[in-house]
Amino acid sequence: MASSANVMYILEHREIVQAHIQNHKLTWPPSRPDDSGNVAGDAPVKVCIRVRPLLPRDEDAQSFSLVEVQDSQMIHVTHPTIRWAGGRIATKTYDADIVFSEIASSKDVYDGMRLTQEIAQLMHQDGSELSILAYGQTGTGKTFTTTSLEEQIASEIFDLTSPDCQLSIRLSILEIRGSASYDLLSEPALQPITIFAGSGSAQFQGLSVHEVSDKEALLRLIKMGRELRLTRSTSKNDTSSRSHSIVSIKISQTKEGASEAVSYLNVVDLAGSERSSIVASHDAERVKESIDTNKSLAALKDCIRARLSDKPAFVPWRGNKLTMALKGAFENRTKQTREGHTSPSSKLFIIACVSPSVIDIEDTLNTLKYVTPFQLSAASAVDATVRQSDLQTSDDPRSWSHARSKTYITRNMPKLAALADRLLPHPSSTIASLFPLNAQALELLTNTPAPSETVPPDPRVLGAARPWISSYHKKLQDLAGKCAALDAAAAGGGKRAFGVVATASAGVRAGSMAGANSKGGLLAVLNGTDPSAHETGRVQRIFEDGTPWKAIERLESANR
Ligand SMILES: Nc1ncnc2c1ncn2[C@@H]1O[C@H](COP(=O)(O)OP(=O)(O)OP(=O)(O)O)[C@@H](O)[C@H]1O
Repeated sequence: MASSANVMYILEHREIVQAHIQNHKLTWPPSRPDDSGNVAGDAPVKVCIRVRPLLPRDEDAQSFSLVEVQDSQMIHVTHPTIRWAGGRIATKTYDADIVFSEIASSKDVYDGMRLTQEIAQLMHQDGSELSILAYGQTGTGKTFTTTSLEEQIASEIFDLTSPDCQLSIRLSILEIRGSASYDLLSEPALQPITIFAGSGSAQFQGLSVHEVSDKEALLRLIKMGRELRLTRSTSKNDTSSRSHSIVSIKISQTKEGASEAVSYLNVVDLAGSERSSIVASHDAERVKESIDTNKSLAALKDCIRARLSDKPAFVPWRGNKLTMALKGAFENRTKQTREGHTSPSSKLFIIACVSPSVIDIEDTLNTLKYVTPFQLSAASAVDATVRQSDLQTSDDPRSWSHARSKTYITRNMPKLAALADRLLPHPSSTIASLFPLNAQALELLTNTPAPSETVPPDPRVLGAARPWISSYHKKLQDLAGKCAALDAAAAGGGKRAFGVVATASAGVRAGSMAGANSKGGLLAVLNGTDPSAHETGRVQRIFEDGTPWKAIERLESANR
């Protein structure tokens, strides 16, 4: 459980925060049509987010929810930030292939991921592998989720084979705890396993494999492995699972007169990720385990990234036991389907389990930061499709998507159109990050009262932020110097153009520009290589005497 000055601050300002959340809802972009069918597409990695409900322990701590699920692919997370003006509340929006809210049942999750179809397809493709990984902070529902998925898989896998096929199911369950690995189905229990990298594949010395002939036997063994893992955690006085558990099912299907199709299905309950500040409070054994766990999660991230590469990429699976055990999940080969089109030989679902509670907010943001870069499909989908509603300009620009911001710049800011790609290089960059839009700007634009977002500075928060603020000061000074030099160069050449001052080359994060704006009227985007694309002094003057958004409008009309 995270407990920091930021969290205390949010808890103490509950009414303001909840009012912010309600106001933020008014600025949500239009929901997309229910696109959950896309989750069955052929992207090799799919990102799902599951929000667990608030638990009695959250209520006991007077905590409340900071997470709003807008639709099946969008989630908004409100969190505290530090700004020049003191403590501030902000909301981040994340896209995912599929988002499950706190009221989604286990069946909703199974159906939403279209696992029946995925498994049926898997069984027919020789050499293919499907892996489902639950990732997240401790206590967010990873075991809750994987348990129900395993049970649903066990209940239907025997029914998914064609009547003219002979089916063989073999099961093994491996536990990786720190640097050690154990067999959760061995007799006697918990035999240590040696995992090592052979030539081109991982070897599991000592891991028992169990052939099962019906769903009851499969369910019984899965339950046995889970209970053993749980008992071990409880006997060590843990409230959380400190290990990765990997349930592996090898499926062989033989059709009379045809060759055998062998495929693999893994359900992985990853150990809870822990922040280093929390790890430090454990005993030595636990610290070592947590370090190993965090290393394995970092190695997993590297392998998934490599899997996402368009070109054949080196996958560093040998680096860690977890990635060795999941080697097949990172294979980048394609298979010909029976219908004649190609499909990836391995698919991976990562389910980010998150808590909506204020006290877990830092971990929730960390979890989303870990998984969302894997979600290439949605980012490109948002980029590629500019919806009709994106062309309207009447609602809150702070909520505009990357695509909409880019369209707006291209269509309405002729002098900046050619720079649109450079100004907004990343799916997370939007017009709001370029031009910080504060509450008054919103009020002017939408004619609605400004939500009160800024709360008084809290000395505890500001104290913690002091080193960050000084380094930010320094960066702004460098930036201002650079802008002045560019301005002088452009004036000397007699060439003055519409321009704004930027952050990318100075390394200041675009999101921090709200501070730049309130500090000196120094705003915007530096096109570091093109001295004609700026007019710093003029921009500065305009910004000093108006809100950012009004200033942008004036700049636009001045430059038409
Ligand atoms: N979607 C949900 N609906 C209802 N209760 C849930 C849900 N998700 C989690 N819980 C409850 O939250 C608690 C923690 O869940 P769980 O043990 O699955 O977390 P975990 O992420 O596996 O934690 P750890 O990493 O510590 O093992 C449990 O009491 C569980 O019943």
